[in-house]
This record gives sequence, structure tokens and C-alpha cells, in this order.
Amino acid sequence: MNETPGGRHDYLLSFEGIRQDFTARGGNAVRAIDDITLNVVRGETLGIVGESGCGKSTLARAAMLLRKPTDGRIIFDDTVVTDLRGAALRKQRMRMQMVFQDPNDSLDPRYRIDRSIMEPLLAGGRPRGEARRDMESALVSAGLDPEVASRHPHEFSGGQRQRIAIARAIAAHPEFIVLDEPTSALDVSIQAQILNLLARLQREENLTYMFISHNLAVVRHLATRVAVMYLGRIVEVGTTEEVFGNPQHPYTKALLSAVPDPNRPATPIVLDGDLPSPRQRYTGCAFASRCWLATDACRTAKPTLDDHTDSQGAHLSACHHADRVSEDLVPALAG
Ligand SMILES: Nc1ncnc2c1ncn2[C@@H]1O[C@H](COP(=O)(O)OP(=O)(O)OP(=O)(O)O)[C@@H](O)[C@H]1O
Repeated sequence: MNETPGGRHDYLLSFEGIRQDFTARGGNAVRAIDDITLNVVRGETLGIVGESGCGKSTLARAAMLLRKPTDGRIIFDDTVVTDLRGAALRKQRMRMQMVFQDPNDSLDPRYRIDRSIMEPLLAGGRPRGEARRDMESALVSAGLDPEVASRHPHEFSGGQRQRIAIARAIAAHPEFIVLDEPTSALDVSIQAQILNLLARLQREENLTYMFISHNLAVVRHLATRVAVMYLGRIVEVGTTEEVFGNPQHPYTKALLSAVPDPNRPATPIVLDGDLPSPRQRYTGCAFASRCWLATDACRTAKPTLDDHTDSQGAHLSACHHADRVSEDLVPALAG
């Protein structure tokens, strides 16, 4: 089901039934992501939120074609990219880039900045003169003096290093960037600068972002739409306004309850019950063991992502009781 109005042409990237298992010695494999179908709309920032271990990074790595999923396919701009190999895969990878939480993951401490930025461009077939020009203009776009090119990463602060990592990502002129917790390791005072930089670059370069973060306040600020993950599945997706303002899944409601809101005192919902293991196979809803709305149906039938608005599929929730989530039915668990 499409979670936004419009057709395929509106989507830059689509996950279709993506599953990722990691084999384990003895016992069940870990199912890190489980049957994810999700579209990324051109020009948007799609926020991906959820607790540690819910599969956000695995989804990001799948999007970047760093690992072939166990099942399912990824479509980028009308091409099925999950089967690409060799030169075609390298060419595709130039169209998509990733910014990591730790800039050191993309900057080799032994290399000068110019080498770190230019190497992937040269590997992608860009002539040296052009690669140098792209490197310098990317540094300027990222708010840096092109002179930094001749220096090494250790000569810079964390915030500047993240600017360099962002310059490296945009130098390839990608269409799509996965931002994996890009500000989590930075001082609060620097975080806003980096978020503003990312927002400006998105406008200037027509970029589409997939933005992974634990920080819901930051997601609310930057994302156009939000997808909420729980144990490898998308449990809710919709516009940021809809998901934050009118959550339709109990798990989203619990996550949001811990975010300070100037308009109401925070009453965090404390989730009882066991968090199932990603090795466990279950028949019903993965959240049922912790959910205050759970009924027998939730323990036996897996809920699918369904539309819960009148607005042409803008807001989907995988909950048998989505229509009851907005009701104030959680007092027993409010702590
Ligand atoms: N290479 C791997 N081998 C085995 N298990 C893995 C591997 N990578 C991830 N997992 C497991 O898959 C699940 C999802 O992990 P993932 O890192 O994608 O979650 P996450 O939401 O990004 O977590 P975090 O926010 O802590 O980074 C976890 O149970 C994790 O232990």
C-alpha cells in the first residue's frame, strides 16, 4: 500500500518487502528487519525512529546497498538496484551517500582531507580536475575554507569533522543521503548548526534525506515524514505533524510520551512486559507483550500497515486498535 498520495514517479527510493536475517550459531537467526515496505518521496526528509536494536541501521545499510537483503527488493528511480553488480553498482552508489554519527567512519585519519573526499569521486570515474573542483566547492558549501583540504582530520573539532564528512557526501552530487544520527555525537551548541547546514544543503542541492535518530525533538524539527520502527517492522508512518500530533500506534504514543512538550507536562508511559528478542518468532503483533490495548487478536494476527486518515493514505499504522490509541487509555502504565 502507498503511504503517500501520488504514484511511483513521486518516489526516489522504495523498499519492497525487505527482510534481513543474520545467521546465528544454534537457535533462530536474528531477524533485524522484517517485511518492510516503505517509500521515500523525492525531496523529503524521512525520519526513522525507534529504540536501539529495532533495525534502523540495518535499514540504512540496505538502502545504501551495502548488503543484499535476505528477501525483497529496493527500487531507486525506477530501477531495481538490489541486483546490481560491479560497475553498475559503483555508479548507483555515487547517487547515494551516507553521513555517519562518527565522522571518523568516513574520514581515514591517515589521509589528508582532499584525498578522503576525492578518492570516491576518482573511483567513480570522475576526472581528477573535476574531482578537485567538486571537492573544493563541497567544502565551501559545507561552510569550510577550501584550505582545510591539505590538512588531516585530527586537526579539527568534532563539528568541523562532521562538516567535512558532509562535504565528502555532497561532493559526489548525490540525490539521496542517509543521515545516521549525524548530530548525536556533537555538543548541543554545535548540533543546531549542523542541522541548519543539512537543511540548507537539502534546499540548494535538491536532496532527499533518510534521517535516522533517537532524538525525537530533532526528527520533529527536520523530518517531513516519520516512520516508527519496532522490532524490525514499521509500525507507523505519516507526516511529521500527523505522527507527532495524533499518534495511531501505542508504541509511538509511548515513545512520544517521554518527549518534553512546552504545552503539557511529560507523563512518560512506562512499558511493562518483556521486549521480545529479534530471534523469537511470534504470530501476532510484536508489541502485544508490552501493550495496554492488546487483545487476543493482537497475539494471534499480525497487524498490517493500514490507512487511518481520510487524507489519501498519508498516515498508516500497524495496529488492530489504531482507532483507540488517541483515547486516554494508559493511566495504569503512566509512571
Ligand atoms: N551483523 C550483524 N550480525 C548479527 N546481528 C546483527 C548484525 N547487525 C545487526 N544485528 C542485530 O539486528 C538487530 C537490529 O540492529 P540495528 O543495528 O539495525 O538496530 P538499530 O535500531 O540501528 O540500533 P542502534 O540504534 O542501537 O544503532 C539487533 O538485534 C542487532 O543485534
